[in-house]
Amino acid sequence: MKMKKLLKLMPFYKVTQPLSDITVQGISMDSRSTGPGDLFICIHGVEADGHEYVQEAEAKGAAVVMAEREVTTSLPVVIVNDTVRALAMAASIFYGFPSEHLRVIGVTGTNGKTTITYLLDEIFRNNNQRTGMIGTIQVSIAGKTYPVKNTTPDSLSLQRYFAEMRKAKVTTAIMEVSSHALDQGRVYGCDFDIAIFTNLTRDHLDYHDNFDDYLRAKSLLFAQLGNGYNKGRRKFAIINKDSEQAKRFIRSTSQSLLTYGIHSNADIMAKNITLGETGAAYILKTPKGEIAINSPLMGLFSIYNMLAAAGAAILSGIPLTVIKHAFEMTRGVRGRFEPVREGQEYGVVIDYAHTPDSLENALNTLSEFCKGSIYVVVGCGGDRDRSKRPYMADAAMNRADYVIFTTDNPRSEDPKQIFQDMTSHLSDPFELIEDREQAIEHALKRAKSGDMVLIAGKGHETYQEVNGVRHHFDDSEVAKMILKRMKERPS
Ligand SMILES: CC(=O)N[C@H]1[C@@H](OP(=O)(O)OP(=O)(O)OC[C@H]2O[C@@H](n3ccc(=O)[nH]c3=O)[C@H](O)[C@@H]2O)O[C@H](CO)[C@@H](O)[C@@H]1O[C@H](C)C(=O)N[C@@H](C)C(=O)N[C@H](CCC(=O)O)C(=O)O
Ligand SMILES: Nc1ncnc2c1ncn2[C@@H]1O[C@H](COP(=O)(O)OP(=O)(O)OP(=O)(O)O)[C@@H](O)[C@H]1O
Ligand SMILES: N[C@H](CCC[C@H](N)C(=O)O)C(=O)O
Ligand SMILES: [Mg+2]
Repeated sequence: MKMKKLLKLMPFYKVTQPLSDITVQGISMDSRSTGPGDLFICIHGVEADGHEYVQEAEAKGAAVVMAEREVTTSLPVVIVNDTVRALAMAASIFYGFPSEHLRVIGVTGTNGKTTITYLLDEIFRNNNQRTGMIGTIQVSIAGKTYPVKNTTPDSLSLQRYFAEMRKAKVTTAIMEVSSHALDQGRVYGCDFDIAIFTNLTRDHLDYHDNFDDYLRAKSLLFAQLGNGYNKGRRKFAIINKDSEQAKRFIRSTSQSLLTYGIHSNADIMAKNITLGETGAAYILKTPKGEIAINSPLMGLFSIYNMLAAAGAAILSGIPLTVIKHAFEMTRGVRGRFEPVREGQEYGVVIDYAHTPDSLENALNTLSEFCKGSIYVVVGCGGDRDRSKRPYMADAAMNRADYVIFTTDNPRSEDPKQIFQDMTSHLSDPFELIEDREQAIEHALKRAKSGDMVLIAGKGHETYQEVNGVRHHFDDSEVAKMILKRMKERPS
């Protein structure tokens, strides 16, 4: 693409030398992967500053540089006010505004994003539509999957994924939008059609200055709704009206609104709810009529996720019968309230609860039908929100009968410090077993018929990250192995 064409839509910029007729082969934001003929865009990040890597990019063959200030290079430099916005805009132009040609559904909130995207994927596929999904577990484009580093990718990768979706004849892109992504402009230039808000509770206060800053970042998805180039289509915000923060989110958008809830009077509601050990039954009440749902997904929080997904599906013209089929046939998401059954006499559940609210919800759900005692095995990640640690411990102590604290990706931190942060205020008894496998084994060996064991925090993860090294570790695999061993060699 001609550099001049790329710059056509950039409102303000200046160049250090004439661009003549430069053709850009690609866009790069990382000197390590810059290729010949690339436009290298310097991003001042959280850890590093791309302006310091211009020479490396030049050595790799970059043709032109975009920066926020003058940099030492023999290449022409395009100077803009904000390279983060410019990167998103350039990527969008380079790939032909792919998000305009897709129905894009974005899901934000502290908990439930991954689950809702998977539910939506099942609904759309049941309706014979091709989907693309971007989120915590992976990127999947018409069935082809890619591993991910982030829940929401940087704007350059995002636009590339959208372009690939178009090529694969995908009609709907369903993606998780994290608060980090919103704060770092990773979704600038992305033309969302539907934005969903799940809930907002304590998390990521290592990154955001305070809860209000976290809320402000999340609400950007709604404030930016309709800001894309395609102003023709009607945009919708889908908001959980039962959330304490619902009003703030509703106020942040000028687009059309659809609400959902259980306690508040909302557009989409669940009535006559029955929660049990095998799932949730309820009447789904919508502007398109009512339908009875009998889903294998457990817990009240799962109903909220289904209501949000139903809202987006209805706005996309999908019939209630298709939505019902998806909710009833779903096998759930890996590591989200996933039962482990190896013939043992008690229940074992793997769940990705890694915030105080989700841990509380998961334990509450178990306590609704557990006839015996509840065991929980849980830890807190290192190099992540330190302030949530005592609250995680409280959620475990308040709702479980036996608590075993253990490691969950200590990363560069000393696990002892993490335990100290979690437990220094506690007076009631708990156990502390640093080795996660031993902690799980301890719980599984003690549980009796009628008890429930919740192994929380890692869900689908297949690693334990210690000092920058990821060791293979899979809660589900470990629990199965221990249960099998116990069956073969009962003690
Ligand atoms: C703290 C944080 O959010 N960091 C994210 C951020 O990195 P950063 O700003 O520090 O950027 P950087 O990679 O150090 O460098 C800045 C620039 O210099 C360039 N560079 C750097 C080094 C070099 O040799 N050459 C070079 O050109 C980089 O390519 C980049 O353009 O931008 C990167 C690109 O988008 C992200 O991959 C990275 O996520 C890191 C890996 C991360 O762990 N982030 C977590 C906290 C996160 O974002 N989590 C949320 C989900 C949270 C949730 O569960 O809700 C997510 O969306 O994943
Ligand atoms: N609607 C909800 N409300 C509260 N807790 C929920 C809800 N949905 C799921 N959870 C809990 O949160 C955990 C994570 O769910 P999920 O992966 O869907 O959320 P997420 O928002 O994608 O999380 P992350 O930000 O880590 O990617 C689940 O394992 C469950 O314990
Ligand atoms: N997306 C979350 C995942 C946390 C999962 C938990 N296992 C941990 O490592 O802390 C985060 O990056 O904060
Ligand atoms: Mg997720």
